Amino acid sequence: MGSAHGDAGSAGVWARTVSVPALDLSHVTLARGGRIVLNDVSFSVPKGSFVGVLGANGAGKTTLFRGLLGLEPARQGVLCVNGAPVKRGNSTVGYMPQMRKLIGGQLSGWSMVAAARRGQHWGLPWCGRKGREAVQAALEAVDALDLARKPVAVLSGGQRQRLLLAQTLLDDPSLLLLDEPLASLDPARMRETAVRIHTLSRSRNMTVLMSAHDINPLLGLMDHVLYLARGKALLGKVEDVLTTEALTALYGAPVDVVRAGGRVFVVAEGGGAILQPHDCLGGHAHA
Ligand SMILES: Nc1ncnc2c1ncn2[C@@H]1O[C@H](COP(=O)(O)OP(=O)(O)OP(=O)(O)O)[C@@H](O)[C@H]1O
Repeated sequence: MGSAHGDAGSAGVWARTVSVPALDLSHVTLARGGRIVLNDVSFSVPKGSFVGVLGANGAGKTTLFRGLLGLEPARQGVLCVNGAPVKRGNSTVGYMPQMRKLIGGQLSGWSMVAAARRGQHWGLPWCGRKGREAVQAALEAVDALDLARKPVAVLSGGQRQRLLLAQTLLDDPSLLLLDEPLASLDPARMRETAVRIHTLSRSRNMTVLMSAHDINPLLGLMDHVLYLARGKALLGKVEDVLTTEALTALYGAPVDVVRAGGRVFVVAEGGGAILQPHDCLGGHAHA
């Protein structure tokens, strides 16, 4: 377990991977509001991987995504996407932010997706044939063609999530950063959405980093888990990272990983109650 890259037990992955990694972070320190959030973090993610990003409130999941989007400059170290240093406005990176305000009362699903198309210089994005085809393909990819004509205002949370996901696919990204795409969905929809994203990742060889507060909807889908705590990051296979030993070392305090009924829970020692990963060690809310 563990390597110079903070990678837990993924030697097999390295042996298989001959291409440039989708993500490569080398001794990266990221801060927000003058406070260091990730400190000297290094890890690499092979192309096409489906990665669950876990950590307590304030652990730095959004900060990491912002760093990968070039929105948060590193205080030190280098972040590379597909072999090149990160830059703002990289159309090969799709992003679904965490705070998603619903736009447009009577805007149709089709228009909502179309409005997110990038790189438009002349006129409305959905006027050209290419634009229309891209919107159509994105809606099809998330099984949302039936939502195209409906006003977004009348859609359920899960249906809106599908449209938001379609938006991120418009530019055919090779890397997708999804900040809590399962938030506010019921358990069945959580799993359904996770499976949909996993299928997209596989069919397009698209690397996906998806943050979540409950690992259980992602079980059996993830190639790797990236666990953030105390400014550090641990990347590896689920069975290597989600262990009492690994997380106790990461947190620097006793943590139990409990498996029950096919589910995984992370429990703070002496806490009594079984807690979800995000509530581990007190469930402090910083954001
Ligand atoms: N706009 C901001 N200005 C200053 N500090 C911020 C800002 N946004 C976040 N922070 C701080 O940065 C730290 C990391 O926050 P971040 O949002 O990256 O965590 P997170 O893991 O995504 O949390 P959550 O699970 O609650 O979404 C926290 O301490 C938070 O208070």
